[in-house]
Amino acid sequence: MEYKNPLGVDIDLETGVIPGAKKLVRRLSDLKGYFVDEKAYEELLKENPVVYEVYAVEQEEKDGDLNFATTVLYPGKVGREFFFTKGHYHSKADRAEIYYGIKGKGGMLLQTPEGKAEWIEMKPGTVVYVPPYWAHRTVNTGDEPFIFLAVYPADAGHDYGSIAEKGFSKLVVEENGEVRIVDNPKWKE
Ligand SMILES: O=P(O)(O)OC[C@H]1O[C@H](O)[C@H](O)[C@@H](O)[C@@H]1O
Ligand SMILES: [Fe+2]
Repeated sequence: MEYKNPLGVDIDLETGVIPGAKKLVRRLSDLKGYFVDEKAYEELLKENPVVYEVYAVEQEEKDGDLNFATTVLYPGKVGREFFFTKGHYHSKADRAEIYYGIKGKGGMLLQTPEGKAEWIEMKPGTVVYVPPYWAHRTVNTGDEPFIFLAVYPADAGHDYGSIAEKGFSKLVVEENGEVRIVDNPKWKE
């Protein structure tokens, strides 16, 4: 039997960086079609800011193993909508996931394939359990980077298709200085 080596790494709790992890950068241009306000999107695209970065430590896609990743989600808005991650179902849809808030303020939007949505606020120390079959997207509702850790089965995979096409049934927006969860006018079942 060949055994893998155990691993301990220290997350930088200020920056979210995991030493030695694979870094992924998503700019606004990678999120075309995701925000409802297309005019505001085109306007901000001139700057094309980084929306989030992911530091991932991933294993081969085998059942039983685990991946983990931090995400640094920057503050910002497109129109009234707060910056968010793309959001996905798992390719193996019955795979669950755990998130843990490290820094900043935000939340997670979750949704079943039928479009039933839930919003869970997150701050440092919040644990979110993402059950099997739920799509999940994180949102930064604050004015500093929102940083969190995620732990997920190595064979879960990312299924972006339906969210990229239809989005979530709810939007997370700012209204009169407050965070509001509102119906997505472009949502189609
Ligand atoms: O893949 P996105 O929906 O853009 O979310 C960004 C990332 O967030 C977390 O770190 C998850 O653990 C990753 O699996 C995911 O890739
Ligand atoms: Fe996931």
